[in-house]
Amino acid sequence: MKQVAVLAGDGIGPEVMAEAIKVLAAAQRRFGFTLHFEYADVGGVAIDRHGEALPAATLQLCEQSDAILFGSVGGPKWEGLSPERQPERASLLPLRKHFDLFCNLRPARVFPPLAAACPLRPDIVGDGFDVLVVRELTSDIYFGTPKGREGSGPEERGFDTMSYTRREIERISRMAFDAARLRRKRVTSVDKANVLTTMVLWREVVSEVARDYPDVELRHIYVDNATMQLVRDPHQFDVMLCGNMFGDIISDEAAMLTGSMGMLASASLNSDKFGLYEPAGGSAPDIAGQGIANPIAEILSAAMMLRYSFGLEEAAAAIDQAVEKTLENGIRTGDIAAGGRQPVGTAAMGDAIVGELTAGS
Ligand SMILES: NC(=O)C1=CN([C@@H]2O[C@H](COP(=O)(O)OP(=O)(O)OC[C@H]3O[C@@H](n4cnc5c(N)ncnc54)[C@H](O)[C@@H]3O)[C@@H](O)[C@H]2O)C=CC1
Ligand SMILES: CC(C)CC(=O)C(=O)O
Ligand SMILES: [Mg+2]
Repeated sequence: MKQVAVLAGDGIGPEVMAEAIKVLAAAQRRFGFTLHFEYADVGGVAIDRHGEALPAATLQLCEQSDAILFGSVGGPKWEGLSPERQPERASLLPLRKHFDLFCNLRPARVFPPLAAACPLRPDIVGDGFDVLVVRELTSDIYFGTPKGREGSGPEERGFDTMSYTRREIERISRMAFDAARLRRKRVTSVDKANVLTTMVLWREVVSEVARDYPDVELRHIYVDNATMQLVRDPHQFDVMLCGNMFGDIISDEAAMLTGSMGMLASASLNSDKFGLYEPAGGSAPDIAGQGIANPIAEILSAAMMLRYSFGLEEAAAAIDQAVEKTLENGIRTGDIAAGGRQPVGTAAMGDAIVGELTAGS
């Protein structure tokens, strides 16, 4: 039996996690597999209860599990702590590093029934688009050293280091090219090689890797242009290969193009296909505790877990379809609501998806 470490975290994390667990329970009944869920504290809630954002017991549970299903961490309550103790930096980033989860897949697909929720003009959206952001997740300026603050007064300085090794660029590039082979065979590598030396190396290594994939078209684009092109014509992109920081930014933009931050799922994988699965968005303090968050990103993340960690493609695809069918039926949380119909809450959206999943059996 496979074990899943369930780390719901802060803000809307526990609210959307409850719906993902409901959907996984329904998938188990329909497809006859069994997962064992073990819960642990992470993030701000772990600081409150145990004095640290990633307690040893939580890390140990993750090590003993076959996958991690993650909610979100952080929020105003912990913003006053010193940076190295804050939930995001003291739990999520160390988890990514500890398990070497270098490959972050963020699929941004406009579900046809949600085309109207996309903030772009209908003539730009057309019949929808489908972009896969492949983001490097364990290096770059988020992890590079030295990092810190020094001095005082007007000359006080804060500094971070952007750095990539050839090996790090090569392995994420291969993931992007492999993914493109299963899609429309186009990789756009996002960099800033006109200014940053790190990104000159990035461009060089990506081009070298591309020689092993003659069937995949490679294009290089500067990150500022990429953010603009994504809203001008998202159809031009298939796989967007990004470093950690540019991928963080581009994937929020891509998420919103699909209708809401609450729609974008993600998988963070290492080379053994061990994975952490989480929504691309954060703890949404502005709506937390109200029962109105969109649980779809967490539910689609759970589907990615079935697909990538457990090889349960049929169950994963059934969850994707149940989400699509629910949206076709006009059921919407407030973030994706279109005029007229009353939006539903988090739990009602989860129930509707469970209903579709069960009806499909
Ligand atoms: N992976 C993680 O745990 C992440 C944590 N964070 C943390 O979360 C906190 C809030 O960060 P923000 O910059 O405000 O980003 P955020 O992604 O939490 O929220 C941005 C906007 O998107 C909306 N939103 C996000 N998820 C939603 C959902 N499921 N349904 C409906 N609306 C949704 C929020 O209401 C808000 O208006 C911060 O402490 C931040 O550091 C931010 C990003 C990722
Ligand atoms: C702690 C942050 C790097 C989280 C985030 O914004 C993300 O993973 O998208
Ligand atoms: Mg982000």
